[in-house]
Amino acid sequence: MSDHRAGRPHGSGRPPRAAGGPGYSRDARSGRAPRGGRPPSDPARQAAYEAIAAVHRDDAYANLVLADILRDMGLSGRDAAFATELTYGTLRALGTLDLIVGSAAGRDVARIDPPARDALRLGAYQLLYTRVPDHAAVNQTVDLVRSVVPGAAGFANAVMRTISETPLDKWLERLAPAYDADPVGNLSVLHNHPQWIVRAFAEALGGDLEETARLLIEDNQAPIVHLCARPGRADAVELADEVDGVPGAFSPYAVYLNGGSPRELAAIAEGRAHVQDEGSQLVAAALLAAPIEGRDTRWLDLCAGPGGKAGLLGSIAALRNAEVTAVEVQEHRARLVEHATEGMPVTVLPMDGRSVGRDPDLPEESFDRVLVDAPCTGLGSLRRRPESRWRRQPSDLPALTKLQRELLVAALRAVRPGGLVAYVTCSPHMVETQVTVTEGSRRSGVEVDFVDARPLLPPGMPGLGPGPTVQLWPHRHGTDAMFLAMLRRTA
Ligand SMILES: C[S@@+](CC[C@H](N)C(=O)[O-])C[C@H]1O[C@@H](n2cnc3c(N)ncnc32)[C@H](O)[C@@H]1O
Repeated sequence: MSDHRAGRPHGSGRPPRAAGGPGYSRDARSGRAPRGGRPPSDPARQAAYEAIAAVHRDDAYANLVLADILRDMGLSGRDAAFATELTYGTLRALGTLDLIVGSAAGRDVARIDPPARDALRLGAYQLLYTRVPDHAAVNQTVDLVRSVVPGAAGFANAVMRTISETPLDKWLERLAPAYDADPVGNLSVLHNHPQWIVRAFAEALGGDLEETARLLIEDNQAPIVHLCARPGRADAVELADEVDGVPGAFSPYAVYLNGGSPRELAAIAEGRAHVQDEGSQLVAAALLAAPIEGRDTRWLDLCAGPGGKAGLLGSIAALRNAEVTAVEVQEHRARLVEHATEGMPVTVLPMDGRSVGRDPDLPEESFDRVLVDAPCTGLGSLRRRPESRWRRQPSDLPALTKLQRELLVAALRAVRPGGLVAYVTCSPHMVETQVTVTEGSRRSGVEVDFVDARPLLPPGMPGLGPGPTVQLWPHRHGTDAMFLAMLRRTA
């Protein structure tokens, strides 16, 4: 079974299936059959409830746990789509839903029994953010609560009825601080992002709160799936025809899918393409677009798992007679890189990227181009991970930025004089981007120059800012918020 839990590589963490019964015959808290007599809500809602409960109870990743639940319950088509919308929508809107549920319950949500709390969040989402009729949202939620916390059915009924008496805009008016008095607090409630993230985005956008609001709105949309047509194996225009998609706006390798599951595509099964955000394609290709003097055959990907960028670098390496060394510290992710780069001139090293100079496979001053796609908060890809905005905390930053600096220092040691390092994050947080690059290069003791990254992206790309670094944005470019700094080692 696949791994659903954040930071825990093995085991699903979900309660075991009750023998012989359908998916909704379980108690979501204990794994036992429901204590109430009536069958709980319909399968799509039950699947959504179980996914939401697993995310909060077990630190599960919503996309992984939901896929397993849908498969276990045999849900597909409209039921699966509804369950997905309910799960992702509820998890995304969690902070605002909690304010509303708490207000309607007359107590902080922290004081509501967790299974009932998750059911009420799901119910409130249906009432306020979907076209589900009120009576259906109320009845189904009460049934669901009765099945997991039988004594709380009356309470759930009262809370749901109170929520249903007021439309969303009035709830927001009542609960959000006034924009003039507290713009960050207001945007946080209106657009379902924690305040510290709103603040970080606003800072990266130069304090422009109107643009920040546009970003927050975009972050709440489900992103379309992007494919990367692997150079030498596929052509983006032909691939777009084949999969009934559209060639990307910027990356020469990108294809936008019009829906459907990428897993079923022959191009993916045959290794001609992989799923990859267009922004990720652009920053990886930028590393290879920068001119370099002398040898240009030894490339290093220092943080390679699960292998999206290594797959693109490896395809281009095959065309340019270069070789890629791909480093990944987590064994199971290193195996994913091996799979993603099959048949390419890529050597995967399951080791710590900070061992440059201490391991014979990673000698100093030996690579021509180095990519550091650093582990980060992932604040630039919140569209894809609905739960992550509420799970991430500012206290995650110190450990991550320390690791980012150390990996950047390792990259600067690994690159030869005249060679290039691309420092990349899928976060626009200034502490992970500008501060890490400035501090990391200063502490490395290696002499470097910033290379203007803007000309390394396709001509005509709008909104790239004043340089030399580049910050991509969902609301400007339709990509994840990828950051790119290009550094050339001078001595
Ligand atoms: C942002 S992800 C890289 C994504 C990847 N480049 C891609 O395009 O698929 C960062 C990766 O760095 C790995 N990592 C974390 N610490 C590391 C270290 N000290 N050395 C090497 N890899 C590390 C993480 O396990 C994670 O797989």
